[in-house]
Parts: sequence; structure tokens; C-alpha cells
Amino acid sequence: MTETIDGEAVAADVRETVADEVARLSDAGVEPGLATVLMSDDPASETYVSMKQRDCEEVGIEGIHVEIDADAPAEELYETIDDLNARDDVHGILVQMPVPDHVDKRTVLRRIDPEKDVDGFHPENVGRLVAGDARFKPCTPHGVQKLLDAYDVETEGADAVVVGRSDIVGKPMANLLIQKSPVGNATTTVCHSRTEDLEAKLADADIVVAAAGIPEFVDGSMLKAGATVIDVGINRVDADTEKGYELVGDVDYESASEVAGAITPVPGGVGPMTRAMLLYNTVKAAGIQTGVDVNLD
Ligand SMILES: Nc1nc(=O)c2c([nH]1)NC[C@@H]1CN(c3ccc(C(=O)N[C@@H](CCC(=O)O)C(=O)O)cc3)C=[N+]21
Repeated sequence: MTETIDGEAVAADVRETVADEVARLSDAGVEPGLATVLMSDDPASETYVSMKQRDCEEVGIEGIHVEIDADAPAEELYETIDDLNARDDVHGILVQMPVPDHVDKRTVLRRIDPEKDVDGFHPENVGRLVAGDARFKPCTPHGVQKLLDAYDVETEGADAVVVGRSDIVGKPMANLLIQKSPVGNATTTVCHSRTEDLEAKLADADIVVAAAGIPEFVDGSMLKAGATVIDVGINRVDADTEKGYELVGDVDYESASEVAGAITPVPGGVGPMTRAMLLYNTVKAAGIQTGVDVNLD
């Protein structure tokens, strides 16, 4: 029988842990704050940012939201980051991606104080992760690790295939899976658009992390029986629904769930975990910046 990996439930557990640590910080006179910066008219981006703000409220993190016109000069975003870097009540800063084309993404990522970089995208934090000394693990791969751990999926010695090589998911995911640490020690293959024989790689995979950004790219016929399938894709495809779209993963859930041992749904899988790990990183950031001990691994 295929087990459904319940991201909502595991995310709720993470939020509970985070709320406990928020209380500990509060006892020490610290109220953790997360700033979200949105420079986009994209409705999906607006939805995600408002979800993040709601999450903050639930666990007692102060949410600070800044909106910048999508056609404002790039300098406006850079200066907003400088202001947030300087604020004592802001411990985490998230600039919602993607930013408009006239904004230099690399400048944005470098401009955020690395101690406030709760996405873990600043080169200093990327370097630390690769060196095995992570400060902030990027939220999505970290959330995937938590899911694997919560469902007792053995990664040590397992053959893992990560489909996708993005800076925000594929690369850090592969890095975490190969590390000599819990939920690591997997033999990890990273596949991408130039991979010659994806089918052959997937056929041997005990763990598949699908993060290609292509709707229903992986289907059941490609999977090894009993594989653990983690679907990172959140694709909005036009559909005859109330909202005019439906959410589809990078995995064809119907066929995959007939073959997989365990699988994450979309929605309700990796997405809620990404948001929960953002709260986790924010509390961790507040601890680092104030010297107050927080009890997070
Ligand atoms: N600086 C930055 N950091 C990010 O972490 C970041 C970003 N930019 N840009 C966009 C992506 C996307 N992302 C999502 C997180 C959670 C859900 C999520 O919770 N999804 C729900 C459903 C949401 C819905 O109903 O639309 C689910 O899968 O169950 C979705 C998308 C974070 N991102």
C-alpha cells in the first residue's frame, strides 16, 4: 500500500516547536520578526507571501510586509533591504522570487545580511551549507529532509535521484542528501534537462525528489516499486475550477501512487513544509542575532 506523506501534519508539528521557541525568546525579551518583500504583480507570489504572513501570526512571529511597485527602480528594492538589515526588530528577510527583470537578482541575494537570510540563498550561506556547516538550510530541501525523517525513510545508503538543478531546490537538496549527517548519506544523482537517460536513473531510485518545474513530468511507469516520491512541483495549470486553475505537481500522482511506497501530494506535501521551515529559520536567526539560546537542531 502506498503511504501518503502528510506535509500539513508534519508542518503543524514544526510550527508547534517553533511556537515553543518563540515563547522562550519572548521570555528573554525578544520578539522575532520576519520581513517579506514583494516586488511583483504575480497573483501566485501575492498568495504565497500572504500565506507566509499568516503563518507568522500563528506562531507569534511579528510579520513585517513591504510592497514595492513592480516597475519601481531596482534601487528602491536594494535600499529597502538596507533598511531592513539595519532594523533590530527584523531578524529574517525574505525577498519573494522572482523579482522583475530590471532587478539584479544576484545583487538582491548579496545585499541581505547573511545573518538575516532566512532563505539561505546568500553566497555565504550557500558556501556554509556546501561545507557542511549550514547556518540556514534553504526551506524547501530542509522541509523535504524533515518529511523523510518524520516518515522514517532510510536515506543512508539509499539511491536518491533529484530531478532538477535549481539553486533553490535541486542543488541544496543534493548537497544535503550526500552529507554525513542525519537524513543524509544517500548516493545521490542529480538529473536535469540535459540528462541522457532519465528513465534509467529513476528506475533504480529508492528516493525521488521531483523539482523540475514541469507539470506531471515524472510518472508511475518510471518509478521503482516501493520508491519514496517527494513532489516539489507546485504548478498552476488552467482548469475549469472556481479559481480558474488547479495545482499540479511535477509527478503524475495517480500513476505514481500505484507504484510508490510513499508519496507527497500537491497541495499538502512539500509546500506547507517550505513555509514551516521559513518560520524555523526566522526563530533561529533571532537566536543568532540576540544571543538567546533557541532549541532547534
Ligand atoms: N525568496 C523566496 N523564498 C521562497 O521560499 C519562495 C519564493 N521566494 N518564491 C516562490 C516560491 C514558492 N514557494 C511556495 C511555498 C509554499 C507553498 C505552499 O504552501 N503551497 C500550498 C498550496 C498553496 C496554494 O493553494 O496555492 C501546498 O502546496 O499545499 C507554495 C509555494 C516559496 N517560494
